Amino acid sequence: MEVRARAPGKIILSGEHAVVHGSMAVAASISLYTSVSLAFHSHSDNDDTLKLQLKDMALEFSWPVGRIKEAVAGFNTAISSSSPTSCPAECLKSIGALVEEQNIPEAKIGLASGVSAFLWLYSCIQGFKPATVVVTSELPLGSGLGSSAAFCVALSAALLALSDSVVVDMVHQGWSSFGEKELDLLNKWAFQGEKIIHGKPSGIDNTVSTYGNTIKFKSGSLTLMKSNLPLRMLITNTKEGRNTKALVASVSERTIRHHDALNFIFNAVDSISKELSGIIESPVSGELSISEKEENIAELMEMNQGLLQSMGVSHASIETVQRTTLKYKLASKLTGAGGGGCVLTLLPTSLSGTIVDMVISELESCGFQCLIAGIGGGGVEISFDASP
Ligand SMILES: Nc1ncnc2c1ncn2[C@@H]1O[C@H](COP(=O)(O)OP(=O)(O)OP(=O)(O)O)[C@@H](O)[C@H]1O
Ligand SMILES: C[C@@](O)(CCO)CC(=O)[O-]
Ligand SMILES: [Mg+2]
Repeated sequence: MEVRARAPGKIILSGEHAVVHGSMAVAASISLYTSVSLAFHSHSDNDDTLKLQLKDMALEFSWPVGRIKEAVAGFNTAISSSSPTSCPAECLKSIGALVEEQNIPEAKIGLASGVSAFLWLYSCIQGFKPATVVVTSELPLGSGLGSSAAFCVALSAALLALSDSVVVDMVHQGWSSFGEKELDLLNKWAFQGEKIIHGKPSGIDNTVSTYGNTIKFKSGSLTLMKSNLPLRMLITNTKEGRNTKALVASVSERTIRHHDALNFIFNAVDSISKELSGIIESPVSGELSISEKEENIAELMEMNQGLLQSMGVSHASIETVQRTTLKYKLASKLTGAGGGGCVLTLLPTSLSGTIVDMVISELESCGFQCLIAGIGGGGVEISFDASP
């Protein structure tokens, strides 16, 4: 029996970073997925290792399960798969040593935190059973589209689907979703994985990857939104590498240095997110036409980008995208942690295909990569394959 889970990436329409400090943020899932498959080894395989294959990177890691037990058992034997628990600092150290042994190539060393999250989630939810876990992703890693959260959500889903804590319909053919209780449990486990990768996540990325749709998120709690305005966004990947953990920490350090100023900024972002969500949810037959709503959203995105710049998380490449799109009177803002990564540009409904093509070709001539993805689709799903 093999289980496969897939979880979507996300865009943040407003409120990244400020959400870590208690402001509201608005996010939506995108139709790009990370998939995780899990198959236990049978006795006849005579293989007592846990294998992790990262297919897109052509990397495979492998540990005898006894070694994982030695490193982790002292910390997690009292943990049940139904009680999501943080990885203690001491345990993270011993997991770190197991990851280091795998000699991840220096250019891909950012993967180490993802592999550590894998070992924690696997050993807490499945214990020390020999298995092969295969990961593939359509999301660029470390680019603001929530690759870390999609990885943790898909992994938690696959692990829980074959655990005692979750009852799922294994006979169903094709993709199926989880019940409310199961979604809540896997979202909490994914958050524990995100903590290993991000340091201090707000929880918005794993939540939108779990539940899909367009969501409002504030102080750890989620509201699913009824979107009455289908938004079209161009996503531009500047390909400038960055790391969410370091950027979140840098905003926290700036907040310590300039407490009052940053708190005003966070409050302004909170107001932007409230206004933005109000526009998205407002009835189609309301006072404003679609183009007026889009103009308001463009202005809110522009203001949010200015505030993100004040938090110190913009980047020259992001500002190049902003300047380029402004030539076509289009508003852009960074999405996710910033410092490079991806930028969103609102494409109003009335914008012609010819202009969209011109913007894309100008952005691509700067060396950036553009994509248009579906926004606000479903969240995590699983499927079973009973064949040997
Ligand atoms: N498919 C994957 N396989 C293994 N590790 C992954 C995978 N996807 C993400 N990760 C882990 O997550 C890290 C990237 O996470 P990071 O939070 O920095 O960026 P992001 O999630 O893509 O962007 P953001 O958090 O801004 O939305 C990678 O370096 C790796 O450790
Ligand atoms: C930068 C941040 O706000 C969003 C990253 O996608 C971090 C978080 O909320 O965990
Ligand atoms: Mg992330």
